[in-house]
Amino acid sequence: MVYYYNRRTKESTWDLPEGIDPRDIKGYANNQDPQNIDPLEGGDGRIRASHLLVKHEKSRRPSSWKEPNITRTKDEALALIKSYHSRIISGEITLGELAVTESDCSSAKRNGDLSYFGRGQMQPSFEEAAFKLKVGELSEPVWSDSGVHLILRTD
Ligand SMILES: N=C(N)NCCC[C@H](NC(=O)[C@@H]1CCC/C1=C/[C@H](COP(=O)(O)O)NC=O)C(N)=O
Repeated sequence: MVYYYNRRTKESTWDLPEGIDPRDIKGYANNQDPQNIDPLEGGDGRIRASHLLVKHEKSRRPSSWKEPNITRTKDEALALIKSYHSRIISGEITLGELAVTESDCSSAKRNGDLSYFGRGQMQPSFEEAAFKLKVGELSEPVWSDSGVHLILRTD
């Protein structure tokens, strides 16, 4: 039997909470053994976000799946990320779609998804910006030692 605990409301139940699609519950989707199904994710101070990262020559690791040796300047990286920001807010394309081809992070292959993370996991500037976002909100350009990011909070 599977037991559901909603960390956000602190409710527990044997029945699948109203309106929850079992496929959205971690572990359920790949038919893991029931007792291994994690309770509903999130709600315990963690958030989920996707990002699009553009690195530059002074990035902590100026290399990516896209480009083994990244030489663009910080200004060029910012210009690129601003053009991406405009295209996303105009509705032309989503961050996830753009990340697949343009993000210098390995999460590009997951549409930029970083999955759930809590405080203390990401670089401080990234964490601060991400935790300020409402669900569904897109950040302005955010600098970290990795480069410059656009962040979309997804949960
Ligand atoms: N918990 C999850 N999902 N993975 C561990 C993340 C570790 C964390 N990473 C970051 O803070 C950068 C900025 C936001 C995303 C991120 C991704 C970096 C960017 O690329 P890099 O500068 O490393 O080459 N690639 C992976 O780590 C850190 N404390 O360094």
